[in-house]
Amino acid sequence: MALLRLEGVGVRFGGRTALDGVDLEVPEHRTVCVLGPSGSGKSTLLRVVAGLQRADRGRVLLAGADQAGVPPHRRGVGLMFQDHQLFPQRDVAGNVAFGLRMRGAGREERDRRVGELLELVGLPGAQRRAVPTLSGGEQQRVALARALAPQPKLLMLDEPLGQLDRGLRERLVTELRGLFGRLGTTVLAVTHDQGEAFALADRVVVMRDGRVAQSGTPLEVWGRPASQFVARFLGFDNLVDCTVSGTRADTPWGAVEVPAGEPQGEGTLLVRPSGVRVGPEGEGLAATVEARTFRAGRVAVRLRPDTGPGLEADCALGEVPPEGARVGLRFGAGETVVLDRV
Ligand SMILES: Nc1ncnc2c1ncn2[C@@H]1O[C@H](COP(=O)(O)OP(=O)(O)OP(=O)(O)O)[C@@H](O)[C@H]1O
Repeated sequence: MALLRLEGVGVRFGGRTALDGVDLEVPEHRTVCVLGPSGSGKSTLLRVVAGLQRADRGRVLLAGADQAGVPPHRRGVGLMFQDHQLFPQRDVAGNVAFGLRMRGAGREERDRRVGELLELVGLPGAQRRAVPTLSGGEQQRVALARALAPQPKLLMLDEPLGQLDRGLRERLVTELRGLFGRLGTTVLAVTHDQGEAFALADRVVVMRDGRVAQSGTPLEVWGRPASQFVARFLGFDNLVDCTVSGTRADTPWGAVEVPAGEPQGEGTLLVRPSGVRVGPEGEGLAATVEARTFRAGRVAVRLRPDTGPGLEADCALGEVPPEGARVGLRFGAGETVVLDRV
């Protein structure tokens, strides 16, 4: 069953539309990540669900119950903001126990829960530590323990790992996914970081200008972005206008083979970097190597073809041509997708 359901939710600020008829579902025990560029309406969405922002139209249902008129503290949702907003004058235990205290839990119950939660987030015994002595990652864990303490039906995370460096974020994302799985937590998270969303989520929702541009499992969205906008937002750059007939796409790069069953007629062709084969000059599309970016065992090679827009190839370390080299490009049909031209 959907624990959270949004039906046609719209929010306007003066003349500006922040949310424009958003439909969304978060099934129980699942993690849904909302992804989108700055200003696409992600934070407004969370605020509407939390009851901090009124919807001008549409409905928000939690466990089937319409939340119109239900104040934030009666919705049973927990919210963790990107700047984690810990109380600096309270110690770790005081922070984690905050929601329990508000609920009127007794001292013994609070102490027990705080101990359990700190254990859970990997900070056992940290009860008496002062907030200013914690690292960014530790503060994030305390904020998470605090949000989990009152056992919210729905946990909402706004850019949960936004402030942390990449290495720590990647570790924490994996930990969070494991933790939510073990606890059976239902999570709605927003982020502008694709990697984070795809690592954390069972389903992702890509937003554009207050609307849902695409939703699906990470594999579905990554495998077949719904539009050029979604593809670019996910970091795909090898995109070009095309006209498809059968398994042939005519493009400014020349004719490219596409899998059978792709949409026909005018569209946008996406070629994954792993599908761009770099060979000797004279074989395929002539191009010059512009730049190379080394990424742990693989190399992203930026290419400037003689015709059509620039593109990127993913090469193994041993196969990387030097900068300035003249090469020939071929495209692997299995790595091409035809998208809508929007
Ligand atoms: N209180 C407000 N008053 C007026 N306009 C607002 C208000 N809050 C948000 N907006 C506008 O609504 C739109 C959506 O904003 P929102 O903060 O939800 O986007 P976002 O996707 O969370 O962006 P970011 O990633 O930068 O946090 C933006 O155009 C923003 O300027």
